[in-house]
Amino acid sequence: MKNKIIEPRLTEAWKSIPMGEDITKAQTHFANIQSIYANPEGFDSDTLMYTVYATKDGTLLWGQTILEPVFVNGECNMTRGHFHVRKDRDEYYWCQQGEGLLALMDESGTCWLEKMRSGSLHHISGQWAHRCINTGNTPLSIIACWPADAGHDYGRTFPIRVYKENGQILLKEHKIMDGRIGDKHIL
Ligand SMILES: O=P(O)(O)OC[C@H]1O[C@](O)(CO)[C@@H](O)[C@@H]1O
Repeated sequence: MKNKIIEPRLTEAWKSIPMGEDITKAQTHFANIQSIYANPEGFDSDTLMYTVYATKDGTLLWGQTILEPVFVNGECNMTRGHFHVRKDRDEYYWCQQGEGLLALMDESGTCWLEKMRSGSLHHISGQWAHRCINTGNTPLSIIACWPADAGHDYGRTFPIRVYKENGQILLKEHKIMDGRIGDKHIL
């Protein structure tokens, strides 16, 4: 190896998908994720929602998530969203292509949204839950880098829903009222 120059594993990382034996590929179809949507009625359970490619070795992982431009009865396609089990494990997102929103939520349940567009970089504190939402009409592709031991905690629900109606983004507050889930229009 000494004094030997080798090729990087990806030469056009800004536009290509990671491939190879040490890359995992996981596809999420609507059937796997329908419970996160306000109104899953009548939506085709075989629809591909998102694909995650990720490295699996080492202490720092690298991955790419591609969310399809899909709307579930008006609600924008989104990842399941999670906290890290280890709160001292931060993460970086870089939006490679498309447009969307990064939903962030702190421990108190306060939620806010950061705009994502081609080239935007997002630092995610290890204390914030994170979810990607595709608000565009093209695939939303996000590169992520996170510590392998961060862990995924899916135990909490985000309080904001994102819809697209007549080309306009609408936010709705998502609340449990009298034991039933209700949506209140907030923007
Ligand atoms: O598991 P979820 O919440 O659907 O999110 C998938 C996301 O998680 C990660 O695997 C790591 O945080 C991201 O690469 C990807 O966007």
